Amino acid sequence: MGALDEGHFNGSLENGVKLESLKLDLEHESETAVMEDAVKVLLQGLGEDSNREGLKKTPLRVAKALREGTRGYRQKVKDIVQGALFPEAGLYNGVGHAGGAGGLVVVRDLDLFSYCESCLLPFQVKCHVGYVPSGQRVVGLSKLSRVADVFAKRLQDPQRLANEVCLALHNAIKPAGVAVLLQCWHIQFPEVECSSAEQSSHLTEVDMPGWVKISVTSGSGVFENENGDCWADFLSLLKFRGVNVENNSQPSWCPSRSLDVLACNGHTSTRNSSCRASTNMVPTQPAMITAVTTILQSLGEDPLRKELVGTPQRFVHWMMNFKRSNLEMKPNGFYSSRMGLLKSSLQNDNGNINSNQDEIRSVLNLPFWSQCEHHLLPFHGVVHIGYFQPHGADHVGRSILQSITHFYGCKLQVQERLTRQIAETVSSVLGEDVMVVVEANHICMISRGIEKVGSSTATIAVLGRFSTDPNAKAMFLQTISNSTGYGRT
Ligand SMILES: Nc1nc2c(ncn2[C@@H]2O[C@H](COP(=O)(O)OP(=O)(O)OP(=O)(O)O)[C@@H](O)[C@H]2O)c(=O)[nH]1
Ligand SMILES: [Zn+2]
Repeated sequence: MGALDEGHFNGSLENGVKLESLKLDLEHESETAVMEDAVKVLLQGLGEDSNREGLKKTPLRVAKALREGTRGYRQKVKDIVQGALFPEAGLYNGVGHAGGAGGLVVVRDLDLFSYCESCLLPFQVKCHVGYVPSGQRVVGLSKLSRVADVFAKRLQDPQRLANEVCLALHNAIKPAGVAVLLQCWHIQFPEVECSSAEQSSHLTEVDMPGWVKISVTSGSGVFENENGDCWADFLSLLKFRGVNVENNSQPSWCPSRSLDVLACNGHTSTRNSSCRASTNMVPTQPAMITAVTTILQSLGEDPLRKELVGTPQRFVHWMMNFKRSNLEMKPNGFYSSRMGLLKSSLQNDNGNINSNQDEIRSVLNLPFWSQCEHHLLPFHGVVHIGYFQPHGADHVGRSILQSITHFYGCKLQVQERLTRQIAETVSSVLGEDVMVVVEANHICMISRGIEKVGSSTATIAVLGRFSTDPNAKAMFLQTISNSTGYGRT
């Protein structure tokens, strides 16, 4: 935490504004400035120019996003719950879970986002909270979510998050018991084998990072015994709304932790990462690691806390996936020689690329991950590529188009630029008639800011005949909706 000098004040200004809040603002500003400098070091480590358009405000945005994402350290549960405990007569005959209290209350499907303490990436949480009122009073329903958010907005591990929410609610409401079930989704690391935790890949491609999903639970009072009938009631009220209640918690769920094992064994990652120039663990930059350590301190955390000791290395490891590189530098396992393959596969017998009998080809659902340059937060989704295939020529290999997609995904990006770059590169070898559609979820729009869980963004780039022939464009868009099942006419 940035320290203020001795001169900070306890008095009050003539206009009654407590200087205390001035002190906090000054502290906030100094912490933000320190984090901004640290982010600049990270950008330089990626070979980026932090003064270029698009990155100029990134250090400040990232600092604000991290402070916002860990606001829970600065919030108090009692401020949230006090004043929201309402008297409510329980069951008249004094029977039921807690003798005379009301029955079980469950609030389901609370969408939260937390920061993984092992790798500093946001992870998604569906939180379900139950409690049995006692003492003839109930708590305001929204407070269950607000209290859960206090602990989510910290650097967390799912099991500790569940335990802290459960304990905080128990202490604040003093019910007969509290039950918490969290379903958590963590971004998979490109070069990590699928961990034993349940894989729920939101993407179709096997060799692309999906999501690691785990479920954890915590119970207090009448919910302490997870075989008891109170817990059974809680799970029933979740199951009949389709909540998957199996508990598959893992001792270390963060995929980046398996990289520690790989690094310790000194061998390369078992998965040829498509987002990395080589399959070796990219040597992490000491200055970048120090910068992340500084960020942890500015957030009020202790980098020496055992769960955080490897976090700076893991975060830098993730960031190195998005190191600046050019196509000619043979990065990301993509070799320009493959471009030659692409060209030859398209030549028909008289050697030209386009002839008027050609037909529209679609390569759909190429998964990608990228990093928004405005917030240094991931965005991910799928790319659809349409092109005109000369009559009699071979199909273009999906893997080549996947390599191009990976290459441009593994950059600090905005989605419009990603779409254009893929279109331009593909058209440079497939001929100018190319159309690209990118569909993506932006973590910066679901985990912070507008916090719109479920929102997604689609962008289109059309070149050549796709821009002049509306039928060609419509045909390609129809193949996408046929493949997704939506918009079937
Ligand atoms: N066009 C475009 N915008 C993006 C992309 N990724 C993030 N953004 C936007 O970048 C903008 C940055 O706006 P700023 O106002 O500078 O930053 P901010 O205050 O963090 O913005 P909010 O996310 O609205 O809180 C936001 O509107 C983001 O949604 C992208 O791929 N394309
Ligand atoms: Zn993690």
